[in-house]
Amino acid sequence: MEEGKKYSKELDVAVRVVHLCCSLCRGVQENLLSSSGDQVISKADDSPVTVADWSVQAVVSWVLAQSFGSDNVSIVAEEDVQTLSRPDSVDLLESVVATVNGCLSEASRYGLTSPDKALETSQVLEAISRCNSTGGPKGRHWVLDPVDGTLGFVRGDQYAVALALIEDGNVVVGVLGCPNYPLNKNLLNYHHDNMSRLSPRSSNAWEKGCVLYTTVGSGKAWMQPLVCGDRKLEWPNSAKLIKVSSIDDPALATFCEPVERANTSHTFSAGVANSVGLRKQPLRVHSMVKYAAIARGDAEVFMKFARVGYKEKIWDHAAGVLITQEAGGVVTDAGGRPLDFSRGVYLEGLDRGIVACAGETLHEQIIGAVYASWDSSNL
Ligand SMILES: Nc1ncnc2c1ncn2[C@@H]1O[C@H](COP(=O)(O)OS(=O)(=O)O)[C@@H](OP(=O)(O)O)[C@H]1O
Ligand SMILES: [Mg+2]
Ligand SMILES: [Mg+2]
Ligand SMILES: [Mg+2]
Repeated sequence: MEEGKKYSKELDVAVRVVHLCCSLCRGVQENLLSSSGDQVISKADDSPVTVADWSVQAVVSWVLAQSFGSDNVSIVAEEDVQTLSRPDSVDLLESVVATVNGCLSEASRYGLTSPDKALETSQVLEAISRCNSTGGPKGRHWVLDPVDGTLGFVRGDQYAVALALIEDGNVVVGVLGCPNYPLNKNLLNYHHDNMSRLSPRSSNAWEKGCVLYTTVGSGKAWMQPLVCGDRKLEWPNSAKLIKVSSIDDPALATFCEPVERANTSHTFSAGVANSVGLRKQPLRVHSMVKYAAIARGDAEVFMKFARVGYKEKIWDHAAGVLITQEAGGVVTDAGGRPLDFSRGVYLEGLDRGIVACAGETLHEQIIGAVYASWDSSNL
């Protein structure tokens, strides 16, 4: 069977549920930005989590179980129910349940089925905690980052909903929802606050949001505008092919990296950039939107070098990597080897960092520069 056809049902459901969840996130983000309440919760590692992270996880889990049967679905995802189940989290849990039910009641607009009646709290908790698979080298595992770049999300900035399917250790389907990706790529590095100063909400500058998707071996990646308001998802009619940039001259290339110093070494990346002749200011963007920028041809290089001891998780990369590769890009670790999605929750064996490029030429130069400058760095 042709690869693309092989995963057609999985892709269909994944694209629909990501659209649905992008709409959920938009609602929660608007609410978050317009209220001053303490709606951002800190996890044990001090990273933020919100009603949107848990709600998206519940919705995706519920829809996948409905579509493929709960016994057949293995999901590896970021969130668990520990915080939500605490006695002092009653209000939080209530808002998750309300958000999930509000979202699922809209499912038919996306060609999905709503539950017969609103889900009970216990069903929502069950849907979230069912996503506790640890993946591995055999069989099919869905991989979900319900909100990637939660920090960007709470800042009113870039974030992504990322869903992928791994089969026998390889990523075979990738779907990336980017609700704040601006139509005008020059606005990618504008923070929300600047954006509202820049133009009135009604102008074109505010047009934003897309869902990117692909299947392995197709050699094609697609983009759809986000469905919002009362519109219905017309799929696949409204999709456009995307392709990486053809720029291979570092002097003309743009590189992107995480916003926070805690997540990558800006200094090391700046050294690499300088030694290959990248001249432009780095584009610092939250979330897997960085992969989207490479896949859409809006930037040419993405580098991330986390601190020693940090282990990258598969849900932070799976969807973005496949979409970038099928759009014509190259993604490896800093040693030039492919990322290994077959070894559980973490990208085990990752050599130092991640390098994603629009093409081979840039990629070889970056890998060479990492090799040359690593020993003199303090990483
Ligand atoms: N210490 C450390 N080092 C490296 N990476 C880390 C670290 N801690 C967390 N994470 C993961 O980074 C994800 C967010 O990545 P971003 O590229 O969006 O970072 S940034 O906000 O732009 O700085 C973030 O994903 P989300 O939790 O989904 O937002 C984390 O999985
Ligand atoms: Mg993430
Ligand atoms: Mg996340
Ligand atoms: Mg997180």
